[in-house]
Amino acid sequence: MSKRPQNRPIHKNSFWLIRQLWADHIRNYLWRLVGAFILISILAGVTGLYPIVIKYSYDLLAKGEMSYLWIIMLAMVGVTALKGLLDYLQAVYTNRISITLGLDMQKRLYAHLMQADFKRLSSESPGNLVTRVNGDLVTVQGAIMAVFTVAIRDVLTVFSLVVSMLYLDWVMTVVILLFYPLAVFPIAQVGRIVRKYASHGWAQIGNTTAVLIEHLSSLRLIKTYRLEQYSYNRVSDQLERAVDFQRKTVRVKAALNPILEVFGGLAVAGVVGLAAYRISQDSKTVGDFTGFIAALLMAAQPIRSFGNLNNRIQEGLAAAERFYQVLTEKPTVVSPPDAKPLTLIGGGRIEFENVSFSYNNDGRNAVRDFSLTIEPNTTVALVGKSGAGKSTIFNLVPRLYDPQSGRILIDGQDIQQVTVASIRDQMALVSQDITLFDDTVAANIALGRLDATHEDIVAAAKAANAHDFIERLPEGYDARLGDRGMRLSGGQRQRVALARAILRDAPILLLDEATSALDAESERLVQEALAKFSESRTTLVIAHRLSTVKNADMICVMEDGFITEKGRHAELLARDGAYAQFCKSQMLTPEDQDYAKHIAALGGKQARASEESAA
Ligand SMILES: Nc1ncnc2c1ncn2[C@@H]1O[C@H](COP(=O)(O)OP(=O)(O)OP(=O)(O)O)[C@@H](O)[C@H]1O
Repeated sequence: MSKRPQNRPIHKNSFWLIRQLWADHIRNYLWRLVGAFILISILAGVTGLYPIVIKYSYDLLAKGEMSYLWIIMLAMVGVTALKGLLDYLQAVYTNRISITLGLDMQKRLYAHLMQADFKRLSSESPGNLVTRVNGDLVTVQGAIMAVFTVAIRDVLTVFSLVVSMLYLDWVMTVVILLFYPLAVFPIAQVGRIVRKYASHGWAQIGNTTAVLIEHLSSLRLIKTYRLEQYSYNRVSDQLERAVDFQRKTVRVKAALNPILEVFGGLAVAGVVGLAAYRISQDSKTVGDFTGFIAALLMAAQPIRSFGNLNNRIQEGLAAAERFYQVLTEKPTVVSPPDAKPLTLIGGGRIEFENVSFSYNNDGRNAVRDFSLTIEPNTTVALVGKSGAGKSTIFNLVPRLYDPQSGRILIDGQDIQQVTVASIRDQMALVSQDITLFDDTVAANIALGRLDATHEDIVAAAKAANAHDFIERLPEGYDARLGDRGMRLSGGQRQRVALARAILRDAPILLLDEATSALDAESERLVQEALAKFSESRTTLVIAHRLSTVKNADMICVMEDGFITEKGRHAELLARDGAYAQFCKSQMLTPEDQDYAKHIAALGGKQARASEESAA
């Protein structure tokens, strides 16, 4: 029995997310962070010196002591140059930390996705997954960077400026400090709204990416069916929806700056009034006032970005929540603890024992009470109408899914009791929808066995009748295949896929025959290579060709997830049941159609006689 999925979406609070990010990722950079902190502290300290230098310059100038002018000018240049250098160093250093940290998170997420259940992965579109790995994590990285540059640098800068202000005029400083915290309320409110929109926004960007990938990889259909306008409408609709969230976020975010600006204006106006009074009382100099105003103006920018920091953090937290949603999902198709690897003691006998499986666990079984034994080194052909459950059987053997009831055994070992890797190592799959990567021919074949030598690859290509056409490609085995193997013909793609399976040299072959007919020569080459290859293997084939079923050791007719008939071709034809019907209606390649007509003309009994005499 398969375990129930334990994947529930998480909605974690900010504290949980920050603590988790710290423990999982940020802490690994502790010493580098300390280095960044030291740099930033020096920078903030130097910034705080600036208003003091201004104060003394004004005081000296007010007293008319021009002989010190050059010292003042030198001090100014010195402070700004030092500030510039420190600014540069901390920017490079902190960016490096946040970029590397973002990279760690991207790798971790991708590695986790690679271990996730096939069911989980296929439940989300590739576009959404791309957004999770690329978009979300770039936002988290941006938020972490903002924490460095704003939360740490700007807070320290404001702190150091406040110290200067206290030195220059502590009364005015206290007034300002009492007034400014009022700005926290709009900041917090805006932050909450931004987080909500950011979370919806990222989900929508995922959908947009999904639609873009879908349409841009279907250009052949779009062009030939002249679906350009349809495609444009679908894509622009998705883009509009994504932008809608951006618009809402921008509207809320934009309100913050004017609010903070007004607070700043009120502060400066208050300071000017108070300073005028205190200068008139002779308790403060013009230098104090000028230095104070300079400090206040210098603090305005960091304080403003401090307000926006909350928005950046909320966006980052929304993305971090999506990150941890994936990371907290546990795969259910796993090797049990202490599982041993599968040992092929019997040559690869596959047994299905009363297997039932439903994709959505909703009682609608794609496979029902399915029992079948495939003897080692024999070929069993699965036939049946579309939706009968043939591909589902293929999904169950390598444990892409686990059945809800029943067992599958290989050489007497329950596949749920041995390691998942050892089951998959014993299998090669040739599916109808051939997967080729935009890499060289050799690299695509080598996916069958990653440590294969060039000689192994060539031998596999020869066995798949692919060597000759590969040699004729301009760069031979080093020729790149283009996106999804676009540079090859259908028959060539099939032979490259077959070479990959041959290279794997696994004792069990799962073969989903192509339904589309190839040209006669390609068909012959593929069939010939397959026949040779499957001779000494346990082969389960979803058959679409009469030649395949005729040569199979057993044919298994499926309907609605059940086996309705089992036997050899001649036997089943003679029975004149579901299989005979199927042969009449379903064998659709030109060769097969003739044969089907022949069968129809003969009728079941005559067919049996003819088959028996042929046998
Ligand atoms: N990923 C899935 N999620 C939900 N239901 C599915 C999924 N894949 C297949 N099904 C359903 O399971 C049933 C069996 O499908 P399956 O793909 O095994 O049929 P098949 O015999 O291989 O058909 P075909 O010859 O058309 O490929 C069908 O009713 C199908 O709708």
